[in-house]
Amino acid sequence: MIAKSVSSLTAPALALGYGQEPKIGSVYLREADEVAKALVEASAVLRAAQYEAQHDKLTGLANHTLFNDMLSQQLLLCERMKMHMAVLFIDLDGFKAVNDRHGHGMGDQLLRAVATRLDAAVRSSDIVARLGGDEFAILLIDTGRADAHRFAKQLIERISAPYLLGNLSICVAASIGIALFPETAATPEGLLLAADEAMYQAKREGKGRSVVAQVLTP
Ligand SMILES: Nc1nc2c(ncn2[C@@H]2O[C@H](COP(=O)(O)OP(=O)(O)OP(=O)(O)O)[C@@H](O)[C@H]2O)c(=O)[nH]1
Repeated sequence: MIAKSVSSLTAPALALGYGQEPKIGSVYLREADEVAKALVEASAVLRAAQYEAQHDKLTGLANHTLFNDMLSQQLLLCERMKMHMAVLFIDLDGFKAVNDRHGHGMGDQLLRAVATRLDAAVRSSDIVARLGGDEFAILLIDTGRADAHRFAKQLIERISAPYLLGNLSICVAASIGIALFPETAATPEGLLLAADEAMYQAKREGKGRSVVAQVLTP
């Protein structure tokens, strides 16, 4: 009975080690039951830590780390399936003025509201991330140049519509850089860098617009 109870914890303990959820049935012994409960708790702690490491605390969106992982995965898939993909680098225009005029708390609320609009604008297969500060990124799967450009244009309009926060109506705009797979670059780093540079070009050209990146790789 004791041996059976203890050995029934082996599989759940291994599952925990592999990052899976431990499934624990009846263990028949009070001491073994305590260990089982500890394993379940450890699993929850591990999952929470994993979620925190991959998500932006303020908006709940994917963070830089998760976005890079997803970008690498999707790139391999698109390569195999001969599909196109677009990376959008989005930076808000005039966000600092919102912080300066209405305070950091209101700036945070605005970032959350922008995140909600971005999330609502994409398909469930696409990925939205906050890279940091007022920078966001979107990965559009199975999307070519014309569709990415149209999407970015609509997104700028959506972002620029006034936000009703408390009793204030706040406006902010956005500049977007677009990099395309496979035309612009064929690596995750190359795509993100090209989209970032295109975003800066959009800023230089007057903000509130999108620019498609030049081809970086021969
Ligand atoms: N409220 C809030 N502000 C943040 C956060 N992270 C960064 N910031 C602020 O966001 C601002 C971003 O700076 P910029 O991108 O230069 O501001 P901007 O006015 O949008 O400038 P342009 O991009 O040139 O239009 C800085 O003032 C940061 O202090 C955050 O989590 N919350």
